[in-house]
Amino acid sequence: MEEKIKVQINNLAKIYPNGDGVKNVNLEIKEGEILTLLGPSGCGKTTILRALGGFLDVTEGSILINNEEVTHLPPEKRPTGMVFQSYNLWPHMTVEENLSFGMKLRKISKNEIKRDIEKMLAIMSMSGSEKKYPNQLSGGQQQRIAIARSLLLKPAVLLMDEPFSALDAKIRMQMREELKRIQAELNITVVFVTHDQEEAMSLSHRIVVMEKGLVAQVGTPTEIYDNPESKYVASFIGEMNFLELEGEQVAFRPEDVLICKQDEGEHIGVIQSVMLLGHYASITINTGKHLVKAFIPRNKTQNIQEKQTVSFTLNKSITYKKGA
Ligand SMILES: Nc1ncnc2c1ncn2[C@@H]1O[C@H](COP(=O)(O)OP(=O)(O)OP(=O)(O)O)[C@@H](O)[C@H]1O
Repeated sequence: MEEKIKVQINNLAKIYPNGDGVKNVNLEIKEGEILTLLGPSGCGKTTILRALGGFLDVTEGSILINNEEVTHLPPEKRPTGMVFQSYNLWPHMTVEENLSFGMKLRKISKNEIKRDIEKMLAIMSMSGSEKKYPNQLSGGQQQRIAIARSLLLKPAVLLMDEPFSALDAKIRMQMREELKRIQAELNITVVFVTHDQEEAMSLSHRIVVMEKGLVAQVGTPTEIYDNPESKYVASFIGEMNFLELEGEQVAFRPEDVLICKQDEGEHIGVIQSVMLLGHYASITINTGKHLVKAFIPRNKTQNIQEKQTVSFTLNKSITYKKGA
């Protein structure tokens, strides 16, 4: 089956009066995918999301949703829903009232509203919370209700701006799982913004890595982890070692360092520290010029000690020209 393109962003630019912003953004978002905009603070993630939602005037380019141009439509005329970091539920309204508000404005019948809310609360694992007020719910539960409120209006695309960053680590992980489940169940298209690479890796079908207002790379989590196209992407996603060798930069992951017998390896160094981290150990090797991090399976750590000279090879590495 051919994949349907849900959102098309063509040559988008948004330049603020001070010269900051984003430019040359070209993206196709497929129906039923979670696409994550990832990058450090200020790289332009929120700007793209807000452009999709209609919350700002773009400087250049166009946005199509379901093949229809929406570039100059206000938020309420777009088939998008937005979920923010702060849940933005109305504190004086019950869950049911919060959820039904937008549906009533759309003149949906009472029976349909009731039925849809019941169904949605079940999907969100929140059945029975209709009469509760937001302050009687945990942060994670409030965010579920905020997501439910957006989804009840059946947006073509759900836009999520760091929706889990106010939650504590454990709930955050749970919410990732939940979002993936709900997204698959309803086959919704999601554009998700985060600066947390682990979050992006764990929940996205594809990731857009941003760098200073530009798209640095687009790919599946595996593509981006295994084949980062630039040094920037390589150092931003996961842990990466860099060795400078003959004018080139050789990049490799800690799990791709293989400790060898005596001097059989390509590189030599002295073990500076050994840290046991459950099923593996994290080892720092000082080559004299660089500190190299290596992850070694626990069963291979018996003969490894601090201050010992070791040699190592690289299972896999990527070479970048200087300045790339
Ligand atoms: N209203 C504005 N006026 C002027 N400059 C702005 C405005 N909004 C954002 N910027 C600038 O545009 C750039 C991109 O900002 P944006 O908020 O999109 O980044 P971000 O990646 O979402 O960052 P964060 O993770 O901190 O939210 C930044 O340099 C920011 O300072």
